Amino acid sequence: MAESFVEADREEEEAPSLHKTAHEMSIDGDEPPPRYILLTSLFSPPPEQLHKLRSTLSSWGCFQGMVFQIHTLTRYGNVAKQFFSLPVEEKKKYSRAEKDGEGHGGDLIVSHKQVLDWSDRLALKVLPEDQRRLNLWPESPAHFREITHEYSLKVKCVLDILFKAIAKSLNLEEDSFLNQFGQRAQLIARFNFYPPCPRPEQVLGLKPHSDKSGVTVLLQDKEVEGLHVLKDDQWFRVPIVPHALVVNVGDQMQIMTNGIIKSPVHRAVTNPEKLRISVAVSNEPEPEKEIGPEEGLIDEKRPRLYRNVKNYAAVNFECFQKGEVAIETVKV
Ligand SMILES: O=C(O)CCC(=O)C(=O)O
Ligand SMILES: [Fe+2]
Repeated sequence: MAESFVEADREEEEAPSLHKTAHEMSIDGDEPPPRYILLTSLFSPPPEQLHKLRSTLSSWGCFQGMVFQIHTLTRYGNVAKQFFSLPVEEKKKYSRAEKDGEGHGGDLIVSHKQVLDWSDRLALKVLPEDQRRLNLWPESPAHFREITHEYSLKVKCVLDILFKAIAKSLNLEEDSFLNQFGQRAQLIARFNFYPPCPRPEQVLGLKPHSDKSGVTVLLQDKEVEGLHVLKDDQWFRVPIVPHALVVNVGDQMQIMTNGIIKSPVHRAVTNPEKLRISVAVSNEPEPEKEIGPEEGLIDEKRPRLYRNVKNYAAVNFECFQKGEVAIETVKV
């Protein structure tokens, strides 16, 4: 069941294998669902694994996988939680300037009609290293910088493995996507903080969106659920799988794969009692590099769906201001 890694909102629609333990699945001879896949097995994946990766990403556009040692992931989550629990005055040292994408704060406000997200976030460019704006990198908690540095390098390795595996699953040269992103591709970390909300049904922690990135690797809160993915007009809860990362395809991979793999719309909801934290790390191509559908994925049966585009992050921001859906505007 390649697609059973997220739980349907409604009880009766839950995929049956989610009710089983690993032992029960083993007795029944079931294939491990994608939420059990070790990302490291994508190093030299067998054909079945590639097939599964492709079918999961073209139907859901996301999956959960385990990759890091447990204590490593716990450290990353904890440091984010510690930052958000600092006194307001301390966090203000890292405030985002009005029109800046980096720093700590709420939504970037582009119109007075805009509905705002019930969340604060800290956004930092973490790679290339020489583009870091260290004045926005918290000095407290003590190991924030060191841990964020370490985590960015690890996520970069995961992404490299993943992009090669996706390319192979589509019968492309393994470096096809990595070449499009370029040697100096960027990595952006977003530390999301969703405080408890007394009226969770009236707000969203994060409004429905698709990521503008190539791919986003998300470390979910280890105790509080909140991420939902839209598929076939229905919202699915993404369950917490301890010590796993959520891999979420962004718009730029949908463009590069000529629409074969999907950038899913997702949202985050809030909780009346509990705060929630997540850490999203996304990659972006070098801003001056044009990206577009791989030639090997264009043919008579699947004509080119998207034009080539440079600095999609800027296109996305412009669309956000106008209330347009960015990926629609780059269709041919
Ligand atoms: O907090 C989450 O689970 C989702 C975060 C997210 O979608 C994002 O940062 O783009
Ligand atoms: Fe997102």
